Amino acid sequence: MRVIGLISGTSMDAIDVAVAELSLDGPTVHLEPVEHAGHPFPEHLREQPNSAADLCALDIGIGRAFGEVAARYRGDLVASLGQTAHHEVEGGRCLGTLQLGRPAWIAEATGLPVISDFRSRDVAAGGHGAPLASTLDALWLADFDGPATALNLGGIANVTKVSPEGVIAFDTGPGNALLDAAMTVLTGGRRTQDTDGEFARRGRVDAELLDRLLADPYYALPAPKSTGKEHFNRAYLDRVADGMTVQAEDFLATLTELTARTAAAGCEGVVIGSGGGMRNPALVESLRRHVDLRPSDEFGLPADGKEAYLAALLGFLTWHGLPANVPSATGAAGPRPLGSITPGRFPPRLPEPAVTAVRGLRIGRRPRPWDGGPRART
Ligand SMILES: Nc1ncnc2c1ncn2[C@@H]1O[C@H](COP(=O)(O)OP(=O)(O)OP(=O)(O)O)[C@@H](O)[C@H]1O
Ligand SMILES: CC(=O)N[C@H]1[C@@H]2OC[C@@H](O2)[C@@H](O)[C@@H]1O[C@H](C)C(=O)O
Repeated sequence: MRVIGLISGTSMDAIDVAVAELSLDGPTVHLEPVEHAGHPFPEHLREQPNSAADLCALDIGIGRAFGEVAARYRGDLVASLGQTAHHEVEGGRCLGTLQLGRPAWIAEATGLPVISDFRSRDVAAGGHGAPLASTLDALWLADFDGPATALNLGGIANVTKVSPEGVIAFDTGPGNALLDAAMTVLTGGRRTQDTDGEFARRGRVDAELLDRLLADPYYALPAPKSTGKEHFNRAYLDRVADGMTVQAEDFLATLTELTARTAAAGCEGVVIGSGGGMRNPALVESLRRHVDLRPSDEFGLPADGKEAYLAALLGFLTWHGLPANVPSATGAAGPRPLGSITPGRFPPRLPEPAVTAVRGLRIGRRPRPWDGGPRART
């Protein structure tokens, strides 16, 4: 079946969409990437809500924007990870998480059934509801030769380590979140990202600032763990750098080193990178000083589209009655089907639940029966 995956990540720079052809073959899921793209995230939806009325408008506005994007593509099902409005973590536990983008508006725009709110069920089962990339990565890297780590450098960076000891996943800390925040402050809002690592490459790491940043207790917490811009934000930078005078370029070089070091500390074996941070050569160079980093494109999944393909995979699993979380990765009490289903134009007709547990993920075009060419007559 063809699934349209949607997400706007913590950077709020785009509504990412991916269309995947997905099928089950016993314990293996086949995922054929069809296309992916990023559509502009409407400016007015970046405001922080201050009241229930604001929150209501934002939820609907994002749902409407997602619906408009999804309606440009053809598929059988929409799976939306939405936009995280708030992720409440206290004492190492996730207490709740709020994903916006009302699915009814997506169903109305597309006529398709929509699966959304994937994180809540995992949180209700005691997990962090993140990183759900662990579901894709655990299946994808199950047969990898040796230990491997999938690293996503979004606003927040997260890893999934797959080795004979099992699957471990967690947010390592900031991906681009602090880099974006620093650029916005240091340029008075004229620039919102250190494009191509231009500032960082001209600067030098400030040892005192780096020490202060590395002293954050989050890095020493055991997995499973998750974080967000509730913690790593502009006010956080103000607090940490309080009383210091650091040149803009040095500030960016230091934050780039922080991001690379803390991400690398969570990695083992070959590191398969994705997310917008892979477009930042300063960050990639810093990471390569610590780990063997390869773009996920080399393994068949585009670095820009991986999270939208993840959404499509999660929707596909739920549609087939399969668990879509990895308990060792999120900390949930057990495997759970994730998400809520909103019917489309027609009454929902779900397939019979799959009976075979899924153990692997193949990326790429699934061989068709006719691929061998016309059968020779004998
Ligand atoms: N050319 C570039 N140079 C530097 N940074 C870049 C470049 N292109 C993208 N980025 C960074 O990547 C970020 C977006 O990455 P991405 O879309 O993976 O994040 P996200 O999906 O919003 O976040 P998350 O994965 O945390 O939800 C931008 O905010 C920016 O900081
Ligand atoms: C609560 C939440 O939205 N978490 C996001 C965020 O952005 C990156 C990182 O932090 C990751 O844990 C997660 O998103 C991706 C898609 C995930 O669940 O894998």
